[in-house]
Amino acid sequence: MKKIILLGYMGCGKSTIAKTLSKKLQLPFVDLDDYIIEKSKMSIQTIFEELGEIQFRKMEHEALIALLALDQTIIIGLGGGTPCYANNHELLKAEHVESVYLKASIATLFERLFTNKSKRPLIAHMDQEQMKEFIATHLFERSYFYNQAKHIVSVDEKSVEQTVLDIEAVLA
Ligand SMILES: Nc1ncnc2c1ncn2[C@@H]1O[C@H](COP(=O)(O)OP(=O)(O)OP(=O)(O)O)[C@@H](O)[C@H]1O
Ligand SMILES: O=C(O)C1=C[C@@H](O)[C@@H](O)[C@H](O)C1
Ligand SMILES: [Mg+2]
Repeated sequence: MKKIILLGYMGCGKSTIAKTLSKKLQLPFVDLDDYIIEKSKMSIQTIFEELGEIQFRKMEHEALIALLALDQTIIIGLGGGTPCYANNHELLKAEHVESVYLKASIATLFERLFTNKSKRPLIAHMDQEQMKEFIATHLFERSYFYNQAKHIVSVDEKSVEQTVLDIEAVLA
C-alpha cells in the first residue's frame, strides 16, 4: 500500500501541509513525531532531555519502519531529522513510497521557527543570531538527505493551499 511521505527541515510545514493534503485526498495522516509521543507517552522534549537524542533517533527509526509496514495507504509527515539518521533515507526509496521534500529557504524557516521554537528541543534555547547560523549550517548538512526524495516542492511564499496543489501535481 502506498505511503505519501512529506519531509524537510523543522518548520518547512510538514505537519501543517499534511493536514490539508489529508482532507483533500481523503487519506489518513500520521505525524511521525505524534506517533512517537503516543507510543512512548512522552513529549519529544522529554525524550531528548531524559533519554537523549540517540535514543530518540532509535525510536524514530522503529516508528518509521512500523508505519511503512502498515497495510494502508496513508500520508506520513516525518520529523525534521528523520531522513538523516539510521538508514531511513534508504527506506524512503522503496517502490511503494512517494517521498516529497518540502523545500524552504533559510529566511522562510527562520521566520516560521523563531516565534515557535519552544517545542523544538534542537533550537529552543537559541537567540535570533544563533538560530540563523544554526539553520544555515544544519540545513546545508541535511540537504544531501532531503534531496534524495523522489519529488521536491518549493514552499517559499506559497499558501498552504498552493503547496498542496503543487504536491498533488507531482504525485499525479
Ligand atoms: N504557507 C505556509 N505553509 C506551511 N506552514 C506555514 C505557512 N505559513 C505559515 N506557516 C506556519 O509555519 C509553521 C510550520 O510548522 P509545522 O509544524 O507545520 O512544520 P514541520 O515541518 O512539521 O516542523 P517539525 O519538523 O518541527 O515538526 C506553522 O506554525 C505554520 O502555521
Ligand atoms: O530536525 C530534527 O532533528 C527534529 C525535528 C522534529 O520534527 C522532531 O522530530 C525533533 O525535535 C527533532
Ligand atoms: Mg511536524
